[in-house]
Amino acid sequence: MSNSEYAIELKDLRKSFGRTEIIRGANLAVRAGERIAVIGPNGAGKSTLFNLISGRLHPTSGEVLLHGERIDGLPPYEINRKGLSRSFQITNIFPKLSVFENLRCGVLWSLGYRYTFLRFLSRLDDANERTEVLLRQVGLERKRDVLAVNLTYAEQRALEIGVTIAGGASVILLDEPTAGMSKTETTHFINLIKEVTVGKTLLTVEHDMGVVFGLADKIAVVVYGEVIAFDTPEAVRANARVQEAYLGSPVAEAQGGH
Ligand SMILES: Nc1ncnc2c1ncn2[C@@H]1O[C@H](COP(=O)(O)OP(=O)(O)OP(=O)(O)O)[C@@H](O)[C@H]1O
Repeated sequence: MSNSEYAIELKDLRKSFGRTEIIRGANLAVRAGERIAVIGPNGAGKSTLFNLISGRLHPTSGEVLLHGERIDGLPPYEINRKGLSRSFQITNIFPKLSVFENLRCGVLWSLGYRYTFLRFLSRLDDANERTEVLLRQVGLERKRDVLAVNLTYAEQRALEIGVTIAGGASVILLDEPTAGMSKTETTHFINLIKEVTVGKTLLTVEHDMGVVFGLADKIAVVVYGEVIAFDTPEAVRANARVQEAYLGSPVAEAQGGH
């Protein structure tokens, strides 16, 4: 890892599908430890940006840097090993494994690549301890031996966050972490995310403005494949370009609210 002050940097990032340019020169510099929400109208390119950062897609041109090191062009598992973890929603949970086993898999995956097999074996106790800590962090101690498939939706999302942070990544990407949750569950979940990402860099794609303003230190507004604003929630609300892009939309409505 370099000593760059930025956890994530996007430099003139571009991505075309066929002849259509979807990401059109996106620039962003996220400092280590910041919590960022990426917002923007439907089809603006938010998911594509996340796919470019996590290695699922490779850019047509431009650069993605993780702690100052270029990662564009690398496959997702290598980017993961360099300390960036992305939630893939329910799909990264094994339904027929218990909560404890799911979390332990996440922990073992990170140990597996850092240690030789013999050292790995000697680390199994560490893995169990780390898994116990994770169980408490995501509030699932009482569900420890329940199969993931039998959890409630909100509990599955909590487990998903646990698996995402299990490897100790310093940069966490979450795609609409509270989608489908009730208001009470959402409030609880925002607090959970805040707690488990203390000291980490967090990027979320989010549509729910309550979540955005509850969670983010800064907001990146993506419109038409570009980051048109990147600032504190207050400054973004007051930004004329953002208001124009969002006229009559949740950002405008959220001005009086959250
Ligand atoms: N693999 C692909 N091939 C072709 N077009 C794609 C592909 N992935 C995304 N697109 C197009 O890129 C544009 C941006 O999509 P993207 O999913 O990144 O937007 P978004 O901001 O995440 O939207 P939403 O808020 O609706 O999820 C859309 O027009 C979409 O149809």
